[in-house]
Amino acid sequence: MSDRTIEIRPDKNELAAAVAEALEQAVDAALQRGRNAHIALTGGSMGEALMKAWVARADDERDWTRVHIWWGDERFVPAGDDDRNDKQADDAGLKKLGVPANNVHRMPSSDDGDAAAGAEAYAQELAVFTDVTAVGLPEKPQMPTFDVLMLGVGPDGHVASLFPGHRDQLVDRVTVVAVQDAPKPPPTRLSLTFPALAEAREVWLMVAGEDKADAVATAFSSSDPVECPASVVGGQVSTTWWLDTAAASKVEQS
Ligand SMILES: O=C1O[C@H](COP(=O)(O)O)[C@@H](O)[C@H](O)[C@H]1O
Repeated sequence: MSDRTIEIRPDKNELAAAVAEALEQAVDAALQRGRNAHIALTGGSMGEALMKAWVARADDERDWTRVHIWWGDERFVPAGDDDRNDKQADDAGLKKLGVPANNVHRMPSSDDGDAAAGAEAYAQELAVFTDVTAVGLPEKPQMPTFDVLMLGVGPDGHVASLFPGHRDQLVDRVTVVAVQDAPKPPPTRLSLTFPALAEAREVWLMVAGEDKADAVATAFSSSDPVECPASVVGGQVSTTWWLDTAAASKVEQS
């Protein structure tokens, strides 16, 4: 895992605007490397704020057909339910970006079967886009390497739908799990696993609000996925904690 970088902005809106600008640059850099860009979105408050800020910047300057959108987790409820992370992204303007619908890889819904089947189906979709550089390396998850994986962090330190205390989520060789009994509603969710979250060049954790300050401080002092899932995620090239001033208030700056 790469070293941690911290970026602080005064408030949530300025934070989202800064992340959106960086995201635009990261997408363009991936396309300039001659590859498709694979971007993983978060849900929750920062997911919505980021999408609004990204859409506000969007232009036709890039080939959106080479951009793929994924999610780190999803609430396992019917398609179109207001609780779904993809619905929140849609409402924030996702479709205005110009990414073709076939490149928007939504996690299955509860209309499609049970959660275990949904997790398997998303794992298969990820596998179709396996990074060719990983072929033949059985220890590497069968999935694309995300150019940017964005994660929100809950007040309890959860990322995606990997919650503290859920030892059953500590799995190898699986990229997607069905999560039952999530402490935050809805209780049933789909989530990328820790090995899948590690398949990212850049991981960006985005946190705003005073109610998250303890979680951020714990993430910086812990390295225990059961105590604080946010403490163990990071990118292969870079790990950036995007914080507003309130969320950063309990971080000891060196
Ligand atoms: O339920 C979820 O919560 C986390 C954090 O959301 P926030 O509203 O506290 O910022 C989010 O990252 C995750 O995608 C979502 O499903």
